[in-house]
Amino acid sequence: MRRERSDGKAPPGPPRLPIIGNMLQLGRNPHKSLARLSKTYGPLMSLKLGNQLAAVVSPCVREGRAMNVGEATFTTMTNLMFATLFSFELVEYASADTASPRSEFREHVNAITRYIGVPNVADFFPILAPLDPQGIRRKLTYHLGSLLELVQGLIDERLQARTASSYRKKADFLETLLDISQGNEYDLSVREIKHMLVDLIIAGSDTSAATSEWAMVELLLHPDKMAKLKAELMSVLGGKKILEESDIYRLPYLEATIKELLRHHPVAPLLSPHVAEQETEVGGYIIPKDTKIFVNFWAISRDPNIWKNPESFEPERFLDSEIDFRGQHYELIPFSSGRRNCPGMPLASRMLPCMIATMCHNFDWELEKGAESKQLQREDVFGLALQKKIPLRAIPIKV
Ligand code: HEM
Repeated sequence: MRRERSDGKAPPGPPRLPIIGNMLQLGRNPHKSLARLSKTYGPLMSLKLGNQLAAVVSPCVREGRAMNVGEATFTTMTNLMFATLFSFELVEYASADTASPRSEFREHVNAITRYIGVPNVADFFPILAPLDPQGIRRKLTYHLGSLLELVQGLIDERLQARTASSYRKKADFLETLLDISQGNEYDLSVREIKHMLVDLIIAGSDTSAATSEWAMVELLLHPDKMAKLKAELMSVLGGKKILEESDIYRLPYLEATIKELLRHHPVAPLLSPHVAEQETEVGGYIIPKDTKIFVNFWAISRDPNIWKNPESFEPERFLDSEIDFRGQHYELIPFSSGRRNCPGMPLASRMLPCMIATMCHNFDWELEKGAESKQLQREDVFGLALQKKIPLRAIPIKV
């Protein structure tokens, strides 16, 4: 399906539809940049993430109040992303009141993932596109525009700072990208950097946060599985509060729980749309050139021909199984597969165990009285990333 280029360079990945891949504008493979990010900062990030999340949970423990789990994991993940990309945390950028840039920021990210995922009639009847019948383009322009503006401001500040003779280089992603941009090796513009950073922020924060929230829902719905996980964490971590990267490989039940979460609550149920570059045949079906292709991972993950009891949450199904989520086993492709799969997978596969372990190993959890049945409902809101419809609010208790 893919043509080789005459210059001997690897061809770009399959074409991506607009907006979903701001990275498209880079015209180069984002995997390398993210792999570098992951390799350099991965171990440090796991530790930092665990400590941060514990710090967000602790005031709720002291005050005996419920915590919005999705909000807490989102804040933690976003802080970490900002620290890695820009050397500061979003909380430092925002005040604590509800009308702060922090809550606005979450609103923008949530809206973007929601509206990108909404089926757009204009995609099926292009003649309607100029009318924008559902207002999707208008809303996306506003929310995406706000994030792009925020990031442009941060880039401008850094570019200005870099001109000072006393400037000391920062050890973050933006600095690396600006170095690349101002060097001779690659052609990388500031505009491309801006889009790349916004892509990372959108794709990185909501996805892992939503999966961690679903983790707590399922574990609270299945106290026996929560108990198994806690026992495993205690036997491996003991008195150590935060999981380190090297611990992950000694926690098979945690790993199985994460695989089952990614199967049972796929963050991106239709992955992301692709386009056939040329006519091709798949499984006896002809796919005409330029066809928009959606892979229904939701259906795959619930196919009774593949999974026994697909509707039930059973991490045990992965305990003696070779199946992994890295794109080689097509029955479990939450990060997609192939050369344009999720470049954040190495990062997410470190962050998820860390967040879930921090919440389960250090705290017991109780639901707010009277709201138990609502809180644990599995209803979700359709979008690019599936969000829990009724946010989970639970009271953490120090163990
Ligand atoms: C539970 C966690 C996550 C899941 C399930 C997930 C899943 C996905 C999926 C399904 C795609 C579309 C791939 C395709 O079909 O083309 C994607 C794209 C992407 N993801 Fe993730 N992701 C997660 C976390 C992350 C994180 C933590 C980052 C960054 C730090 C990230 C960055 C990206 C980027 C930049 C793209 C677009 C790549 C491109 O345009 O080629 N993701 N992700």
